[in-house]
Amino acid sequence: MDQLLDTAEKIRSMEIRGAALIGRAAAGALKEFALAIDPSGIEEFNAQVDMAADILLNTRPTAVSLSNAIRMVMRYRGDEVESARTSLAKNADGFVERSLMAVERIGEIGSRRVRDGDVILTHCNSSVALSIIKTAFDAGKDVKVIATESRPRYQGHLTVKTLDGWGIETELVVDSAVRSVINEVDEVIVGADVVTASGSLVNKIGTAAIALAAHEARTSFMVAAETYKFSPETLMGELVPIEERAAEEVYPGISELKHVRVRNPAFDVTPHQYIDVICTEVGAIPPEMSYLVIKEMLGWEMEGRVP
Ligand SMILES: O=P(O)(O)OC[C@H]1O[C@H](OP(=O)(O)O)[C@H](O)[C@@H]1O
Repeated sequence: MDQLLDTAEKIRSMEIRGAALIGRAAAGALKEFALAIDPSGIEEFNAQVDMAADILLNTRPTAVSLSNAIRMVMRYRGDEVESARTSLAKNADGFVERSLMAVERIGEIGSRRVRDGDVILTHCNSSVALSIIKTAFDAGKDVKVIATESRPRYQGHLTVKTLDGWGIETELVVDSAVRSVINEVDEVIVGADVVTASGSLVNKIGTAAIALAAHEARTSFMVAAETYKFSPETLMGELVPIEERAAEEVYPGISELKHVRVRNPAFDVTPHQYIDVICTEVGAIPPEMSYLVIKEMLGWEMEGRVP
C-alpha cells in the first residue's frame, strides 16, 4: 500500500506528470499493488484492487489517460486470486507496451508532416509532441523549436533541456510572446490531456490562446495524441473536468493579500475548428473523426469496470 500511496502522491504533486506517463505510472502501481497483497479470497482481492484504483483515479481529474489506463487494467478476469493477479498484471504490462509503441508510432506519422527547415512551436512538455520533433530531426530535417515557458509550473524548462540534449536549436519564450513570434512559425505541435468526442482538445492552460493565434496567422496546428487520450465519457455526454490547482503555484505568499483570489486552471479547451490534424498511432486524422476513434478503439473500454 505504501508504494501505491507514494505513486499517487507523486502524480498529485506532479513529480510524475505528463498525460502518457501518468497513465503508465498508474498501470504500473496497480500491478505492483496486486502482486503484493495477500487477500483471503477473490472478493477481498477485488475490493482491495478497486480501492487502489480509486486512490489513483482521484489524483488528477483531467487527463483521461489515467482513467483509460485504469479501466484497461481493471478488465482483468479470474475466479480466484492467482489467476486474477496474473490477468491484472498482464493488462498493466499491455497498457504500458501499447503506450510506448503509440508514442513511437506517432513520432513517425507526425514527422512526415514536418518539412526540412521548419520552425515548430510547442507548449508545455509533451513527450508525444517531442517524439514527432525528435523523429523529424533524426531523419535529417533541420528543425528549430520555439518553446513556451508554460507558467505556472514552467514545464517549458523541461522541454528546452530535452531539446538541448538532443542538439536541436531552440528558443524559449514567455507564454505571452506567442502572438509576437507566430509569424515565424511553420507549425504548432502540442500534446493532449484529453480529446473529446467532438474533436476538441483539452491541454495545458494557454493552448487555446496559441491555437487562436495560429488560426489567425494561418499557421498549421497539430495535436499529438495516443488513442487512449480520447475520452469515452464525452461520448456519453459528460464534460471534461478542468483541474484547478493551488493558488500558491501562481503567487507564493498570496494568503497575505486579503482581497485577491488567484485562479489557477491547469487546462483549457481548444475547439476542433482550430485544429488541423490529430496525429494518433492509427493515423493522422481530422478532429471530426474523434468520434470514430472512441467507438472503434475505445468502444469496448466503455463497458470496462471503473470503480
Ligand atoms: O502525454 P504527454 O504528451 O507527455 O503530455 C501531454 C500533456 O500532459 C501535460 O499535462 P501536465 O503537465 O501533467 O499537467 C501537458 O498538458 C501535456 O501537453
